[in-house]
Amino acid sequence: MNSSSCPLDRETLLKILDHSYDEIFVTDKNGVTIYVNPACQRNYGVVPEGLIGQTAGQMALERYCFPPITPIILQEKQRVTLEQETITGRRIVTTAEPVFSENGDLELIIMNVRDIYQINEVKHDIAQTLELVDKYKEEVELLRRKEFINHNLVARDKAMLDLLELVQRIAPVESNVLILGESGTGKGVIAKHIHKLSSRKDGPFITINCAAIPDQLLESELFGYASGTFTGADKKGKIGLIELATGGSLFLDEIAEIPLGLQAKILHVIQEYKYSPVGGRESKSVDCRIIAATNSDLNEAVKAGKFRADLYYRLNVIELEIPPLRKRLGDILPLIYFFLNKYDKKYKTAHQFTQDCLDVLLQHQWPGNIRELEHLVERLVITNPEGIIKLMDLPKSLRNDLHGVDTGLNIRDFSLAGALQEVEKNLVIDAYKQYKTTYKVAESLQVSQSTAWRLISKYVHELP
Ligand SMILES: Nc1ncnc2c1ncn2[C@@H]1O[C@H](COP(=O)(O)OP(=O)(O)OP(=O)(O)O)[C@@H](O)[C@H]1O
Repeated sequence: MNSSSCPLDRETLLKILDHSYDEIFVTDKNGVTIYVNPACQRNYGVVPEGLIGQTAGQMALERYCFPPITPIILQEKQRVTLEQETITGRRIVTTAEPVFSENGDLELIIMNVRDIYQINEVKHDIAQTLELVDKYKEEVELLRRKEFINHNLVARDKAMLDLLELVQRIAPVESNVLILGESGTGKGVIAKHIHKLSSRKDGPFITINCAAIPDQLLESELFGYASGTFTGADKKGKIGLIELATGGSLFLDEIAEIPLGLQAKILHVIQEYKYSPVGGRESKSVDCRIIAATNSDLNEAVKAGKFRADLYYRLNVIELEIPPLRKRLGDILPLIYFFLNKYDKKYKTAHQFTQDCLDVLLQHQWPGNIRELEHLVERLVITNPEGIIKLMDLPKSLRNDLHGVDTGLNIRDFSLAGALQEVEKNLVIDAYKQYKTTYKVAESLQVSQSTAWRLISKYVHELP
């Protein structure tokens, strides 16, 4: 902005200069002081009027400040910064800027003067800020170690955050934990998280999927066997997973699948902290925390005589129930992007979702929970070379989520409820046609986004 377009009048400009904390010192082309603001008093112990009209030479002689800067700039005709000492014993840093007329003649020299003490203070402040930043970094690091900042665990929904808070409280306690939840909700992830937050975090985390191992083998896998126990087996015997987990945690996944006979032995382990390898006489001590998980209803299994009640009560000293994904809608979007980033990184690709595609993913029921979501995103990343994942790229079953939900509405239904539903349907269809995304539909109808998904899946039979 040049002076002719400056909206400030002379009085305001002077006010700004006069109240500037830093000293502003202006000389003409001959080094004669034409303006200095009141800040000069701090530096030279004189009021501005005492300096106006003085030449650089006079000021140098009176050692107002030393070494003098004006002679340098008169000669160099370019910006100079110099450290000086003033008559009042202050150390200052002066930057002198020459101002030239249109035809290149020196017109003015404008000097900005700042107290070194203050600069040091600023340095100190910066140092303190940096210290704070370091401290903050440490705290974040601590949080990362202590709390839910875990690179493999995404949680934003309140239901999940509440659960993680509970996990944080129970993790350091040695008691056994039973994790419940539908398949693919992340029971294994939570078990590992508990281990990492516990005092056993530096020990091993051993997982055994009790459903995946035939009953006859399960016992020897868990407890190991003594030498010479089985023909054809390793002559030296075999270490069991319980022993491998020494100093760490043993995660018994799908615990409901353990046969009744073995349940008694596991109960013994939990009660006595002792066991004997298969075919062996010696008794070994147990030094691991047991974390168990199941997607079955153990209460029902107990009632049906398939699971020992005493083992159930021993295992569920602390019971954690992981909600299914459809009950933690706030986690869906972060998980979609978590897996998109994960697989884009793995396959060295870069993908985006269209909004309508995201809308369908957001309102899907996810019966296979996070595992289903993860597999779908990986598949979409692999099968879409273009980089844009569109609605049509989704499996038909998912796209159908938006179709054909029978509303049960009879158009000839003239009851109040029927009429209200008809109005609701028209509003939702119109809003969806206009805005296409649940977010905007929610905004236009002034309902929550989850209500918008529900209404869209209820009324929108035909995709545009
Ligand atoms: N909160 C989460 N954040 C990121 N990834 C997750 C989360 N929860 C689960 N996953 C991922 O989802 C998949 C299934 O998780 P996991 O195996 O822990 O589920 P599960 O409940 O133990 O399943 P199952 O009952 O079949 O044993 C894994 O690949 C896991 O890494």
